[in-house]
Amino acid sequence: MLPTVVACLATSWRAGRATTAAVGALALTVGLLPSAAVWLGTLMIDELTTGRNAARVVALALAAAAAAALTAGLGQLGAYLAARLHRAITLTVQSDLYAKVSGFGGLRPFEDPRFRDRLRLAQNGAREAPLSVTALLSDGLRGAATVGGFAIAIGLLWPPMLLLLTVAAVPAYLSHRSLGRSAARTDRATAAQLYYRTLLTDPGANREIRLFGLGDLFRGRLHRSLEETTAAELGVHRRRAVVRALLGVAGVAVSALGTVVMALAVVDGRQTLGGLTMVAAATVGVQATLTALLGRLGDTTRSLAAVRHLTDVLAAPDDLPDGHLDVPPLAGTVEFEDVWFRYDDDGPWILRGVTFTLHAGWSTGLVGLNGAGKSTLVKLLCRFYDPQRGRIRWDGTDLRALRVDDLRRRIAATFQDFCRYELTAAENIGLGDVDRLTDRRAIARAAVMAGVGQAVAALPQGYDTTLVDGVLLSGGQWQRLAVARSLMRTDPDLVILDEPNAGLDAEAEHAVHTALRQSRRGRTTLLISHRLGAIRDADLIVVLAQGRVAEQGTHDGLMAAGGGYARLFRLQSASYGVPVAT
Ligand SMILES: Nc1ncnc2c1ncn2[C@@H]1O[C@H](COP(=O)(O)OP(=O)(O)OP(=O)(O)O)[C@@H](O)[C@H]1O
Repeated sequence: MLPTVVACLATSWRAGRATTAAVGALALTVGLLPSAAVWLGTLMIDELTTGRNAARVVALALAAAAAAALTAGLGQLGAYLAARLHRAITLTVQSDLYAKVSGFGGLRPFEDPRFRDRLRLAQNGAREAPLSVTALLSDGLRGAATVGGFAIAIGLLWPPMLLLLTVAAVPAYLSHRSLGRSAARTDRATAAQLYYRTLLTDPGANREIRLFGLGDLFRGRLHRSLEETTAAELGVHRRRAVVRALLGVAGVAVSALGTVVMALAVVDGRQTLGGLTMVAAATVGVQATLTALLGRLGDTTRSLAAVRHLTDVLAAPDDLPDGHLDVPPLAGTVEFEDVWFRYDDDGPWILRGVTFTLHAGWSTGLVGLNGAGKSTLVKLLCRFYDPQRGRIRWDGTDLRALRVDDLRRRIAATFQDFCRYELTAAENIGLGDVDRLTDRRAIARAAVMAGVGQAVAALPQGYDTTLVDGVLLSGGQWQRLAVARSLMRTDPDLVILDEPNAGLDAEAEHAVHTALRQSRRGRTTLLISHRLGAIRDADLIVVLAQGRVAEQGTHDGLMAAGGGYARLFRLQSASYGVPVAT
């Protein structure tokens, strides 16, 4: 827990040095004022019972009142500054978290279920962090100063009382700490709840939720998970109530013992009445403050545990070490050399020694059955992952040695599972080249090339219409929007199209193909498609089967060879009723 506390305080310091220092200083001052007020009250009682100097009594009463007034005033100032700090920390941790998340070079963290859970919990932690910091800095310091002030007063008058209070506080601390830890053990369930909440409100998911009638199932899982955590939380509350009741009784016994001993000392003349009042008030003050602090310890332990997920994510090493070389324009080849890849160290090999070459200026078609590893190969080409064995060379240089951002700037890609951004139609296209995000002419040109210009213009607010998945645009129109996005890059070295035709009708396919042919003229293209007719014109066709290159050549060469490609092509042509011409 200590490293998390240190991390919280360091974050607070980064979020606002002056505010952090002011909140801490005010907490200490406000924390010491109650003991000062009680001390002044003690002096006043002693003055009333011994000296009876009216001027001194009035001065002490006024000083005690001033201490109380200062407590109220500074307390409010402290609360305001703590609220300011809270907001500053919120901004800092949110920007830290999302800077880290977008700083991951590859996709591995986002596709690993354990890391995804951790990320959800870290998002929770980012919300809890400001509370943890203010609890530590403001309430924790103030409470510690109050206890310290009263402890000094008690120590001066009757030291054994300190021992009694400490003995009573240790079991209280230990039991509250263990209660806080058991409350923090519901992390896994919390991550599941966050997932089901998102799922139940996601437009894409809701189509299937309705169609397959999954609402009750998911709501049931969410409800059961909530019931589980609620039961665990109630258990903690129950045990906390019992512990608090027992501690309350122990506290009363300690304070009664102190009062009796001090009263006897007053009777013997070894103590003043003021001293008795001081010890009684200080004992109550220490106990009340400790009870309040310990009561919050459970919540603080819990929110610190949430913050720990945040600090873990922030400390996670980069999944993909960046290269240091600039990426030159592609002049020769991109070579796959005996590339082996699997997503998990224990999982099956997806690519098993893939070797082939993409030639600059050529269009290469990549075909293969479902699960053959085509999209995986594209992910390696964009360097979302690194192969475990073998290498991919860009004009002879291993991709690992190249600056990853530079490499990706040279690639324009439309992915099979492209993103439907809940942004305007213009932004959905313009995101393909952020430098021209607001360049309406370029956006309109890309939209027209992808054959979606008319559909976008017909939207209620045209290019300014905010799109939602499943609303306003059809699946094929979304797909053309994704193609338009990749066409925003005016001069990419490598164009990758991972099944851009899947959702397109025949007319649209023709329009998109024409546009793509224009845009990819003279450029290096990697086209993945299950419609073999779409890639028959490619300069080279590579057939992937079970993670290996099974065949490669031109359409005519592969048809003449009579292998798997020829068989598949004949099968497709027969089902479309198209005569096979080789
Ligand atoms: N993130 C991932 N984690 C683990 N396994 C994955 C991941 N992505 C893909 N796979 C597995 O890798 C294999 C190849 O998938 P890939 O998407 O590359 O195939 P594909 O040839 O593009 O298939 P399709 O034609 O269906 O698009 C599949 O068995 C798939 O289950």
